[in-house]
Amino acid sequence: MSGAPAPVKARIAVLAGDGIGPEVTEQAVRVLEAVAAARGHVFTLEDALVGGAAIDATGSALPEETLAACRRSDAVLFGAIGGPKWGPSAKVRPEQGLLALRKGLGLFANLRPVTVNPRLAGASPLKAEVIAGVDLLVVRELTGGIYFGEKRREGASAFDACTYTEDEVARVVRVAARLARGRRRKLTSVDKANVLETSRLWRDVATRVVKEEFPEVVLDHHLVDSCAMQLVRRPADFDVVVTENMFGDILTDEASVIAGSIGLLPSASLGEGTFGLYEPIHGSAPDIAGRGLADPYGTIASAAMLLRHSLGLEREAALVEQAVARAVDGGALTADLGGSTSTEAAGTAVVQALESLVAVA
Ligand SMILES: NC(=O)c1ccc[n+]([C@@H]2O[C@H](COP(=O)([O-])OP(=O)(O)OC[C@H]3O[C@@H](n4cnc5c(N)ncnc54)[C@H](O)[C@@H]3O)[C@@H](O)[C@H]2O)c1
Ligand SMILES: CC(C)[C@H](C(=O)O)[C@@H](O)C(=O)O
Ligand SMILES: [Mg+2]
Repeated sequence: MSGAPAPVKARIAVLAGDGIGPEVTEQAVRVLEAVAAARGHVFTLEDALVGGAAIDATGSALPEETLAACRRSDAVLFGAIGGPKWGPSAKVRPEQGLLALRKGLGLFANLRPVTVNPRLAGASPLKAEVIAGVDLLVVRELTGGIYFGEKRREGASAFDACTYTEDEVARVVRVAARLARGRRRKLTSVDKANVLETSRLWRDVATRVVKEEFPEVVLDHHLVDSCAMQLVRRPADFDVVVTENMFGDILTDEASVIAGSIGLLPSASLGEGTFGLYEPIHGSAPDIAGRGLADPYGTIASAAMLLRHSLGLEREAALVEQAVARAVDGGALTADLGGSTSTEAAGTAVVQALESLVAVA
């Protein structure tokens, strides 16, 4: 690999979680190990419990030891948590572990890129000409909004408060605007300002931050309901989308249909520094867990984002992304993509593609 930086030493916490989490994480770890071996980097991987697996072992969805393991690492690779064993009415739920991790580590900006590999056009129910050339990035606010407001049940009523402060909005809009500046300079802020006060604040702050600090970025505002429709009607028109926590959660599951499968989409959860948590956007997929059917590409692409954002290894990140594209082009398609390749064989296809890319570089 000519022109690569000097070998890097890094510590990575690996939180595989539940359901297909361990299956897809195992493949991403293989890819990280192949990157390290090819370039002489030293990645020290430390496994830790989270979610349902942690509840079963310790009674907590985020044991102190796990948080400590993340804090002493440069980055976290995360699989998925949750499952029917720990249902929504359980006292301690796996999802609480993930939310506490995001909040506890200050990871307020969640980057969810959506691109289309033409080889997978058939995996999307959308027309090939609608999804051609899509390259969009959703920046989801991750530590505020209705997810983290006060919650309670009172007799026959339930209550979930949604709050945002100007500072919480401004910092995530800055992340999104900075990214837009390095891309096509188009930023779409998504809210529900026709109904919600938090959205009116969101719109005011987004307008001010972009006008004062990013004059070269063109900002437009969309209401979330119409944005959900436009996203599948004309996805290629979007560049960077910034939105609040719950809207971002929902819009990105929808956007995965553009790429062809939810199994393909990666994410990076970032705070102020280079530390980050990297996970596919999907969940623990209890319907296919334990059968070697899960698509590992979203988790492997999350590992590429880890190399880029937390370790500064842009070249290696690009190689992993190319290796995933090669594996797909070579026909290593899991069931969600219309093929019959197993999770492990898909991981092997990426590792082999990576090794051949490195050999010619
Ligand atoms: N970040 C996370 O850990 C995370 C994200 C979303 C949901 N969850 C949790 O996961 C559990 C299951 O949630 P759900 O079923 O609503 O959503 P899900 O994302 O787990 O699954 C939705 C559908 O997509 C399919 N799918 C998901 N990932 C796939 C992959 N890699 N390859 C192939 N197919 C894949 C599943 O088989 C399922 O049919 C819930 O407990 C939920 O809270 C966790
Ligand atoms: C599991 C759940 C708490 C989580 C979220 O809503 O943020 C998931 O859906 C995601 O997209 O990461
Ligand atoms: Mg989600």
